[in-house]
Amino acid sequence: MARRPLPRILSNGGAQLARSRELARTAADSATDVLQPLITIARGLRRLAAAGRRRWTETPRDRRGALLFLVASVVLVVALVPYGPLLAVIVLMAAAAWQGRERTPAAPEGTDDTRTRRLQSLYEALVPYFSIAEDPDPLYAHGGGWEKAFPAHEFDEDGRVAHLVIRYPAYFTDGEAESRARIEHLLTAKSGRGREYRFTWDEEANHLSVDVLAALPTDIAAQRFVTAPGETVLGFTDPTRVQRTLPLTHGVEQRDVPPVVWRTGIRSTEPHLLVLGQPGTGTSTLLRSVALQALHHGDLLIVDGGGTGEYACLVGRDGVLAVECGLTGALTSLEWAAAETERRLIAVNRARQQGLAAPDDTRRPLWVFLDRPTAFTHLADTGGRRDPQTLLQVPLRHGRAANVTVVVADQLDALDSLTDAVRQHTRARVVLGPATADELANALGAPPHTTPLDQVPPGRGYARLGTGPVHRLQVPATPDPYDDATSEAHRQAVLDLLPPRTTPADGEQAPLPPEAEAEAEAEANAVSMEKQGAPVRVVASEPEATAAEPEPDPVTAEKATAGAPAEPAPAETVPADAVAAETS
Ligand SMILES: Nc1ncnc2c1ncn2[C@@H]1O[C@H](COP(=O)(O)OP(=O)(O)OP(=O)(O)O)[C@@H](O)[C@H]1O
Repeated sequence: MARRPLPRILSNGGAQLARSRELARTAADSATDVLQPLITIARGLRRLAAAGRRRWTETPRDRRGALLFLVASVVLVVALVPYGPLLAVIVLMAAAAWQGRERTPAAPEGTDDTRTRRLQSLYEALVPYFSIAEDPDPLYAHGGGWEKAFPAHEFDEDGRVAHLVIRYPAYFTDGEAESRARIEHLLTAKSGRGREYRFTWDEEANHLSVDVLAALPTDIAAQRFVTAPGETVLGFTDPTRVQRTLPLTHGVEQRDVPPVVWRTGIRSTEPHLLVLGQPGTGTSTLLRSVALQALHHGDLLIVDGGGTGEYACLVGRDGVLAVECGLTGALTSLEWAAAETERRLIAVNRARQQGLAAPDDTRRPLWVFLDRPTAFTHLADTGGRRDPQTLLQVPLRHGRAANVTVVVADQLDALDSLTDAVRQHTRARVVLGPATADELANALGAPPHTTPLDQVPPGRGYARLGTGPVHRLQVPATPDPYDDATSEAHRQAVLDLLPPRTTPADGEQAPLPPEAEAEAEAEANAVSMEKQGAPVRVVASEPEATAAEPEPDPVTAEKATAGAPAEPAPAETVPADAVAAETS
């Protein structure tokens, strides 16, 4: 059977079709190019009209008459001036062209749908909280539109809410902490967990702004901060709440970062600091960071109840009076600190009564660092000895006038085991690591304005100075340089900040070569403490239990005044009488 030829359109029609399609596309492109200004102006007019409508709905009813009158007056003036209508049309077209310009590349349609669905779901979730049955014109109603309730919104690249402004009815109890907390909790859950949100309640305008906060930088290493004497950098925070920035070096790069600066000394309103946190969240690191800054202008006394040797790098350094890990050493040095505070106070008062300036030997700041004091509390209790915390009463109460600053760090759940004096006088507070909103409010005295996270890097937390705002905080990386896990750059940064070693007070030890020095430091358990011409030496020689290890550990306190032979201290009593006598 003869084959019939295919219709022409099917045999060579493919090429023709493709050509026609190409022609049509080119024509459409050209038309779009020619009509582009018109399209832009039309889009701008639409946007202007939408903005006008929004403005009208946002204007309270009682002010709408005035607004209408204003608009009518403008129209009348424009109509009456020569060329007014023509000029008005030109201005309107120019404004529409400006408004209608392409601002961002059009997002794929699917993404828009997802965003709309997210906003609608947020809106629906808020309905039970922001509506009451008696409201005749509810802003929030099931099946209602979110457009009126959310006047502004932005999304991040992942399509999650990055910024949202929420309008709420005036009858919502935004003055009550529980009502706010409920809304904040809901929005955190619905907008995506694992991010930190800041909630700003504008009670006057009945607006709530939700902002996702960027993570704080975790790569800032310990360094010499540009601060005045009496200022200590606790860490770094968001730029929104702090006016000042600090220039920092980060490798070869320089950058300005907003710090949380704590002021100590006579004019300070928060003269003592309490740091709390779960184990491993960086409380000792913060104390080390503060100690390295304090060493520039003052003398340090460190009592470490953790007993993990985290302050070994400071042993024997210029300005470090003692680093104690044992109970006896802690009691001895804290007795001395109390007596020294009294001595300074008496000297300052005497000078004032005589109309003189404070004596020089009361001016150099003295810092007392106490890491995990509650570990000693338990130990002292079982051994029938005094709790070292009780010796902080005088430095805490009178430290400000005597230039004595106390820094205490402990675990978050040990807050109730701290003495009243510690809790009352440490008005500068830091909480590091994960903590619930209640724990934060309890420790800081006020809840943060951001949502706490479950997972945070070490050194991340919140700080509050007195009755000031709660700041997010990231402590600069100040690791123990003897820790093997420390990166070389961070180790070197800390080593560079350490002051030189002091020659031992009694001259018994020959200076070590640099390579042997690091080894000796790690093993050092003897510290010399020389003050006011009466050297006090704390030497390891007699068995004693440390807080961290209840096992007996060889440590005893022995004191030697200049020119007098050293007397071994009785184990049960604290031999501070020599120093105390000096104060009288
Ligand atoms: N600000 C920080 N930046 C970087 N790393 C940090 C920071 N703070 C702490 N770290 C790291 O976290 C770990 C624990 O720190 P640190 O010993 O200071 O915690 P801690 O709260 O004192 O814990 P513990 O009470 O168990 O000793 C260390 O490896 C330390 O280097």
